[in-house]
Amino acid sequence: MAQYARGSAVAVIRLRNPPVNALSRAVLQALEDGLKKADADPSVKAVMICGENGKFSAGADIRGFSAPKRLGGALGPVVSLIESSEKPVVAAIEGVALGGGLEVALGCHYRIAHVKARMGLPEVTLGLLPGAEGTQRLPRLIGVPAALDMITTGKHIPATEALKLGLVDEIVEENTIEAAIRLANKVIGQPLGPRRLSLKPVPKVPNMEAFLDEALAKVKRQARGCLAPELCFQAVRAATQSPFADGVRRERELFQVLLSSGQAQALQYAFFAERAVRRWATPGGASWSSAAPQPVRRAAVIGLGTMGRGIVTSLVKANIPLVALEQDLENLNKGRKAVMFLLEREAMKMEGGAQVLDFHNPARLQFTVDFDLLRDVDLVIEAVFENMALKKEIFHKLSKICKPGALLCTNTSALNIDEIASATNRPQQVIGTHFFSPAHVMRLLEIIYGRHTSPTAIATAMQLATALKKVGVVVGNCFGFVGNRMMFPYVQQAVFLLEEGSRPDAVDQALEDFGFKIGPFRMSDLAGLDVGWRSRKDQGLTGPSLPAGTPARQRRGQRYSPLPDLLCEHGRFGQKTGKGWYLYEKAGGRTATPDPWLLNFLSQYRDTHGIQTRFIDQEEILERCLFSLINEGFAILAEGIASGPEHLDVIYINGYGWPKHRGGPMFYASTVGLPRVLAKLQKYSEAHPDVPGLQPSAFLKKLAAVGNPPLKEWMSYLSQQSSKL
Ligand SMILES: CC/C=C/CC(=O)SCCNC(=O)CCNC(=O)[C@H](O)C(C)(C)COP(=O)(O)OP(=O)(O)OC[C@H]1O[C@@H](n2cnc3c(N)ncnc32)[C@H](O)[C@@H]1OP(=O)(O)O
Repeated sequence: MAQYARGSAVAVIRLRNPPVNALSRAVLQALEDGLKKADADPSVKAVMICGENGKFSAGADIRGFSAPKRLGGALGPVVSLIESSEKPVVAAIEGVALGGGLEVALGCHYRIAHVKARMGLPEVTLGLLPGAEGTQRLPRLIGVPAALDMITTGKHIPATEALKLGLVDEIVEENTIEAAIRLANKVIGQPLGPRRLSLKPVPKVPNMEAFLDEALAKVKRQARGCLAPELCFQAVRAATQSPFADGVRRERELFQVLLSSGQAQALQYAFFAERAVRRWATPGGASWSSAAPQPVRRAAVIGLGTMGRGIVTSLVKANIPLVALEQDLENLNKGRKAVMFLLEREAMKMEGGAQVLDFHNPARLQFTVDFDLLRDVDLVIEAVFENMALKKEIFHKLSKICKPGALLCTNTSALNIDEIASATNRPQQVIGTHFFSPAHVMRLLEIIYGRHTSPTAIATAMQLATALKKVGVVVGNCFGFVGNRMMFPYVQQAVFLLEEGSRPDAVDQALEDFGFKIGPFRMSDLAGLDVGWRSRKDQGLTGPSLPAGTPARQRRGQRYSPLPDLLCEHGRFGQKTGKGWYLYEKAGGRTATPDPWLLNFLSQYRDTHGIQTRFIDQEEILERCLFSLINEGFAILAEGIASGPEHLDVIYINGYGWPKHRGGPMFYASTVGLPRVLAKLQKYSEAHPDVPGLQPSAFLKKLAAVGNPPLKEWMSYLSQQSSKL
């Protein structure tokens, strides 16, 4: 838990709680005991605190937050105990010092860090604030602007930056522990008053109030409904206004508010969900624990459109040598120019810049139109546009050219992986890798296994996700997979709401107030309405292949809205054409304003189809859009397309702008209560019986009937008979 050892004059306390030395109650107790022992031993002249296995500490044990008061209460007094020690205490920071871990270090009189260590107060990302006096000590040490930045964003900073900020006294490249013991010996007998942060004044900022007002406005803008950043701000502001003890009291009050908020629970759930999805499994019995990935020494990307360019950039950033292929020289040159632009921009953001990325070296990034250069790559990512015939043609070619072990990935958002795999002689090595745009920025990688995909292929794709610093989520093969399949009923409801009387800006506003980064109509304008139009034409839902006499608002016996098709027929593709659901200042413009033309068009449309316009309130907008999406999630779980609700939530948080502080759609459903979700769906489906997306899924009904069990128990109610596993 925490090992106490006395060498010469310096006692060593080593935090020990693998894998990250989280500060559980037992660790804190042992730390306190060690400090008291050192204090009582006259031969001890100084103390050094470090962590086992090259990590200082990742902070409070998040799993212990279910017994919150006791854990929160315990850490602050231990930090005070460290600071009030009459013997100098030195923190030796290796690996990470995060959250409560950094607060322990702030209680120490000196901090020395390894050059590769990272530090931060990421509590805000868990819906909390640094509740062990960190909001009061950090501004005293590094000043209000830097402390506010760290505390309200939760970012981790490297040791080099920590040194510049004055967060650590020294950084070392070799043995941190030895250097810390040397420092401890050196400072024995020196006055400790100036080293006690609680006694220091908060450094002044010219015009502090104006600075704080501006900072608060920024925090609010970025928080979008998340409480923690603003309460973090308030705690730091208290440090600028009150003596240390009063600031600590304020910090504790605010901490309790956050701790009991549903948002903290949602964010902590999201933290563990992201880790849980790494332990993937398929209904066929393949799993992370038995499948070994194969190495990817060289890769290839086919297609340098928007997606391909982002994927190439991602691979270069991950230091994976690759070949980028286009169908002809004109497209190759266009793609190369765009990739180089992205890479230059990425390099500017990185320490070491272009030298680190090394993208001018043809041995690491080669552009070609020659398929033969793909002979010896270990992995290919095809990223051409969504057309089954084209994809099959490419995969057929790949299976003839690529070496036998090469993994063949298709970047598709909806197409059938099995059908693509059928064009090859190695369906076990074909897998879907659904990137999200922009592919070098978005964290999600949906990984889709087909009927024949091997466990090795899945493990390799998951390893690729990690190498690209993405969150890989393994799912089964169905139209739209998990993310887009859940998105269809959501978008469908949004359009139906327009038919019935709402406006694009009202629907977007309701969902953005809920916390989405962007509402469905703004999103559709951004992505381009023509993308969905093409897909609907391919599905025979609109366009020349639609049988004559098909009712305008019905397809295959179900309600259908032709509104998006009609907009496309008017050349309104969204931002790229300067008009879509909104009007933009110019083609390619980004400022959306409600368009009188569209409102008039909607009103004519309703008249034509005899639809009575009615006022639709925010509650109905939210319930119809969100509950239909959640309903599809239950159907997906029942079909075994995803192995747990966490998978759906991680996908939605990382790929679809779902507000993280609401934990993901399935977690949100659990907080609303499944009987309520069910009752609302029943109500809306009675009003709209021709909309299957509103008819409650059997699995949702079952969970509501068995008494609304907690989310972690849901999958145990899925009997073998009712699933397709
Ligand atoms: C008054 C009290 C106030 C307290 C405030 C706090 O201290 S709150 C906690 C603040 N700390 C954090 O937010 C850090 C969270 N952890 C991380 O960011 C990362 O885990 C890491 C430390 C950067 C390490 O990342 P890496 O990718 O190397 O490993 P994993 O993320 O997979 O973590 C390994 C396992 O450790 C578990 N874990 C990590 N941190 C904690 C923690 N603070 N408490 C409990 N458990 C933690 C993590 O869940 C992994 O476990 P698995 O079982 O393998 O999933």
